[in-house]
Amino acid sequence: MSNGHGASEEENMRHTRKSGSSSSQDPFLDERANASYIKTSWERCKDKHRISPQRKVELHTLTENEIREKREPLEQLLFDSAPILERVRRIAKQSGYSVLISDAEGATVKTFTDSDLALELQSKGIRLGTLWQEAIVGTNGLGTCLEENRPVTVDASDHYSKTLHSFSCSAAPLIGADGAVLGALDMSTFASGNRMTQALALNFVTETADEIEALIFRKAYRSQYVVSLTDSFHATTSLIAFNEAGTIVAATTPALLQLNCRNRYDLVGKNFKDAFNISIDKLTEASPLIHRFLMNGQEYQYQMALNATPLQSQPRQPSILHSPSLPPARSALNTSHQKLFEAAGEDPALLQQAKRCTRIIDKGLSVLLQGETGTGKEVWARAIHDASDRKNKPFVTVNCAAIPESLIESELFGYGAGTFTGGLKSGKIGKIEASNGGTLFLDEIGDMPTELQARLLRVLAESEIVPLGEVKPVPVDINVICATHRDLEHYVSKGDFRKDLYYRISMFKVALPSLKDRDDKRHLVHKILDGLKPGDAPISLSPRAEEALTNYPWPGNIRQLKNVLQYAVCMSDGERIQLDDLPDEVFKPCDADIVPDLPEAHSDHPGSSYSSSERERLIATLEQNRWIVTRAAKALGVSRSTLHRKIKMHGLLLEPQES
Ligand SMILES: Nc1ncnc2c1ncn2[C@@H]1O[C@H](COP(=O)(O)OP(=O)(O)OP(=O)(O)O)[C@@H](O)[C@H]1O
Repeated sequence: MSNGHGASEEENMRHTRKSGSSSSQDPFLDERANASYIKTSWERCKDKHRISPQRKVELHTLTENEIREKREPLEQLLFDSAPILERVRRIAKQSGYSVLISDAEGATVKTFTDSDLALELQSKGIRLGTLWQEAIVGTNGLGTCLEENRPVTVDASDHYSKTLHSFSCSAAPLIGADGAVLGALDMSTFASGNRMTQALALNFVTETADEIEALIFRKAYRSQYVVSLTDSFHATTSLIAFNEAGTIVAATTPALLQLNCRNRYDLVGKNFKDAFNISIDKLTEASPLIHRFLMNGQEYQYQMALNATPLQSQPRQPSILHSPSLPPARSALNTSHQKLFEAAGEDPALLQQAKRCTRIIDKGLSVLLQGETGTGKEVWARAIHDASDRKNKPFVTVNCAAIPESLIESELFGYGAGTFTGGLKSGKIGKIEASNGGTLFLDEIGDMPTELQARLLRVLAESEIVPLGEVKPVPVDINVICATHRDLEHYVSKGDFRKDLYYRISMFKVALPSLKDRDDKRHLVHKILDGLKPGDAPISLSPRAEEALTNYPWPGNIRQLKNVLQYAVCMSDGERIQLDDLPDEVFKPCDADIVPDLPEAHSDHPGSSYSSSERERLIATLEQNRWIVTRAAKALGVSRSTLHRKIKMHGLLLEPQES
């Protein structure tokens, strides 16, 4: 699996988080033993990034929009791990640290700067929006952690550039349920000369990152069997998931390290019984149990505990079960198609579309996903990618509506060194090149400026790009999936979208229905609700609340349903959601709702009375949410790009935001 930095899975796993079985259990000694990464990083800075240690580092800070854009993929992780992060925040405050969370490319997307030193650290660059890529600033906590894909401490003169010698930073990668690096967690302070303190910070960020990984893992695999391996040192972050057929589908980093696996596939894909020499029945009968087993010639003894029966989705409706037009049962399907069928839920028409979709995967046909905002277009795009031969290569999203028109070109094509004043000195790789070998998901393709449509068409036809300011073409091998909420054929007939590009991107079309038109609303409600309470007993719904949820028209579709359920879980007593735990728009559905996708005629005429009531609602919601678009979009049940579009349409100016 790629970590987005070109390191292979094997290389990644070799960089152990802790020192595995050879660990001294002494954070200070372990940290020193691993410090060879500083040497490797310095060599990279000199030979690969060609940075001089004497050069004064210029920290690049992202704009508000760029920060929002980069934080989006981490929103779910931040939401799920909020209680853990709150603890980190408290400890950092007491001990004089700033906490930074970056995306996988080293952009700081979230900070906790409550300690006494925080303001001073902030003024020196330890703040929201700073880019910590090693290629830009040299050896540093976040950048080197991501480059090496392991926890690191970079203290004082460990930093490559003298400009950063006053800092001491410890960072650990944040790993998703499928093993992909999602970002990194860092604790930084002023260097004090006390390496022991920093070794403790390293231990703390590592254990926290493990805890977050385990939380995400349990949630992602809650419908599978999950076994935890426990010994006196490792609590419950060492997890292994396997499916009903007994095939191991995933494992957390601590589990892989504990078992000295060189890479994920030393375990994933194997049969659980064969790998651990224990039958699932035995484990089910006596869980937990102390089990001794041999793996790769080494003997281990761990306490193994199996989760309670995996959470099953709601039983199927008998009428659906017996429908002769349905595709075969999911268990009989290729497991790589599982996510696609999960996205289709239990809606017969969608299941048919999913089945047709499986036939075109890896056949070189472009896919166009059409549907209103929040209907799951990105979920489908990811599911198609995951079902393809490209699944271990990057999946890169570009939201053509969320990027200012003037930046789309450089975002897509990248630019060479020194092309722009204010651009990165080393140049920037574009999203097309970043998705090489994998999938490029062009969301809101209908918003792509016409001049760029011609360039995109050329890329698709010639499979090469020329970054801005460069002359040499770069070959690319990408699968493009496009999505839109617009009627693109209508746009083509009006001359607003190129006909040739339309045919090139829409060889296979998937129409995603609005939530109100889906036949499996009840199933979706329960499925999403189950996903909101990882590890805990599932929360139930009172019949009246369930009825209100299934009868509501859901203008913001599945996204709105998910937000409403998140709200209701918080409002409930933790066991059962009652009718009055639902937000007003569902509880009292007569309230005027924002309509996420206005008919085109209205969008072009913001002065109509319909639009003016929408404008008022927009302003009120934005005000309530301190003009933080992500929060306002959540409250309205629309995507950020839809909200940005509407803000633009109604001529509302955005004020600066804080994280
Ligand atoms: N089948 C599904 N089951 C559970 N959750 C889903 C499903 N489909 C979508 N979601 C959730 O709904 C939300 C919106 O999904 P997604 O971003 O894919 O929609 P979209 O159509 O791409 O929206 P937009 O056009 O606004 O970008 C996400 O939080 C996603 O996880």
